[in-house]
Amino acid sequence: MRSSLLKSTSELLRRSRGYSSTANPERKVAILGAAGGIGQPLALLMKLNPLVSSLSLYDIAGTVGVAADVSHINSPALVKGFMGDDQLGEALEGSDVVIIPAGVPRKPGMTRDDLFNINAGIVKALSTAIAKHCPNALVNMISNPVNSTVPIAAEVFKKAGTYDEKKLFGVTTLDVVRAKTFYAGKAGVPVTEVNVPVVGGHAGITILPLFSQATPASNSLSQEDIVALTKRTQDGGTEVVEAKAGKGSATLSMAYAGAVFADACLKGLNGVPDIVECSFVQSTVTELPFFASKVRLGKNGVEEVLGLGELSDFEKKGLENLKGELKASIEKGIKFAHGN
Ligand SMILES: NC(=O)C1=CN([C@@H]2O[C@H](COP(=O)(O)OP(=O)(O)OC[C@H]3O[C@@H](n4cnc5c(N)ncnc54)[C@H](O)[C@@H]3O)[C@@H](O)[C@H]2O)C=CC1
Ligand SMILES: O=C([O-])CC(=O)C(=O)O
Repeated sequence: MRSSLLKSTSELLRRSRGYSSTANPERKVAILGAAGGIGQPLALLMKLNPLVSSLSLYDIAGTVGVAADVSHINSPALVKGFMGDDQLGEALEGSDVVIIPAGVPRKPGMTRDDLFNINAGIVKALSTAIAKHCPNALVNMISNPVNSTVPIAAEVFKKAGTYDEKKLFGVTTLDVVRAKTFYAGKAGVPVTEVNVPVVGGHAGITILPLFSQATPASNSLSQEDIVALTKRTQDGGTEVVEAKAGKGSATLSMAYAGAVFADACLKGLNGVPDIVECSFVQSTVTELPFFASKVRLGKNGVEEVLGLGELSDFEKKGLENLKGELKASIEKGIKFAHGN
């Protein structure tokens, strides 16, 4: 009696959080770049996600070992490893969500745009395969520079006739994760209760945290504090790159952020209401064709791109300042997709 009560209570709790062992459809998630610094912990976190029934781990090398390792965890997702061009189609076939952390990371002194020459080609090739093998999947783009790689994927999908703007996402969740952590630390509020929208793009000044909308609101922060929090959020990636001193960029916090965003996509697909995350998507929020803002997720991907809400004067200035760089990065991606 007691154990069945406990069981139904825990099922209720799972359902209220959007998980259910009975009601959820089968979902396949593919990770491209799964043997990398982000890919491996992300594979672990997705293996732990009860909404995933099939987990496909693809990379140009190393996935046999990663898949064998992760597959021993006693959670429902069936894990398979795939390696090399020949196996990419099978890795993607039937995917509901494709997460892409494939490509090179930064070293100290580099900008994300310095990764363009290598990563643009990787993203273009992987997007071409997605258009062919799983054109209906939601695509979560992690590979940098996100401000350019998302437009590249969009152009590839348009050319293939498969583009659906509701299904392509630049993953900017790590900016939100950082903004929440830094804000909670400075404002002295419980980090688990904090919410901060981060809009714009995913590089330097294009990352614009809206601390004026942070909850719980704090009266203790000065304008200098807000300026410093904004700068720390914008430079969060560089902080990690410098601390790792040549050994790459954020991997563990990024895997966490990627898992949070993919989980939100899966919940949306499964019809869980009110799933809202920030993401870099096709947008009419500003005059730029792609822009990160809050997005409501649903059964077809983006259900609604939400507006910016009220901005402080400091944020208004930040918004105007970021547009030039973001526009150039978007155009660079579009040009690359057409030129090669
Ligand atoms: N959106 C964001 O917030 C963040 C993005 N990143 C970006 O994520 C990317 C990956 O970073 P890490 O995992 O640290 O790098 P990593 O070098 O540790 O791993 C990248 C993996 O991609 C694989 N790969 C290369 N070409 C591939 C291809 N054609 N198909 C499939 N896999 C391929 C490599 O074999 C490697 O295993 C970088 O571009 C980095 O800048 C990193 C942190 C945060
Ligand atoms: O900074 C980098 O190169 C990786 C990244 O995008 C981040 O950590 O936000």
